[in-house]
Amino acid sequence: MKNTAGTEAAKRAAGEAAAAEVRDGDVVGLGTGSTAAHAIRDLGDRVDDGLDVEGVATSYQSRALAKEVGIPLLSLSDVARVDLAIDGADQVALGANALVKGGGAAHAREKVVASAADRFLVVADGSKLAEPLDYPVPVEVLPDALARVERAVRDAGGDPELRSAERKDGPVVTDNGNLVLDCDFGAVGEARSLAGTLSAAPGVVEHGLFVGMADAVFVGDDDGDATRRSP
Ligand SMILES: O=C[C@H](O)[C@H](O)[C@H](O)COP(=O)(O)O
Repeated sequence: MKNTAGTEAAKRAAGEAAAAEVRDGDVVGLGTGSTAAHAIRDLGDRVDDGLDVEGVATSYQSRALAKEVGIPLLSLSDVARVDLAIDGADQVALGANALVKGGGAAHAREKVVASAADRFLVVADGSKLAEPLDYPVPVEVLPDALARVERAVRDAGGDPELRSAERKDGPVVTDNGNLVLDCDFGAVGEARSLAGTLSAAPGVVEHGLFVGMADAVFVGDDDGDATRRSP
């Protein structure tokens, strides 16, 4: 379930401010979504001007965009470490350094890349800030474990809803061939604890709570300015 509230000006400001942190020789994690796309396009422009970087894509979408704008790519399966990763979020709680991600169902690979990054830079428009988090948490699920994981989510106090595809009958199938449950927990007071509970449920491939991972959050506004915030 996508959080689509922010304006393009705010997203662009955040994406480009984070992209400005990339230096010659860096290996860069390329996030997914409309905000990270601004960072990828900006990096593409700088590659045209001679910047020497390699990208690691977090989804089909970010790989396609990186190829389109000329960023050389490494395969995620070959990469254990990246210098920095730039990615969006559906909601950000700065005080708890907690994010909800996965509105585009890319959070499993995004978490692998963010965890491999020396610095994880989050890009978001101001509408994404919330204390506490209350956005439904995407949970990627092995198809055969769907009923079991739905029960685990309910036991944890959540209300799971199988994500439906648009322009296709039936559910969303992730880039990894799995299903997604959007799980409404209401206000999430203890994001770290909920993250642990979800991770421990057999059949959960990955969930969209990113706790304690962000090193900086670039928040864009409608005037086209961005502020660097420390979570
Ligand atoms: O699965 C998708 C990702 O986690 C995105 O980074 C997240 O949904 C934010 O996307 P957007 O910048 O388009 O709001």
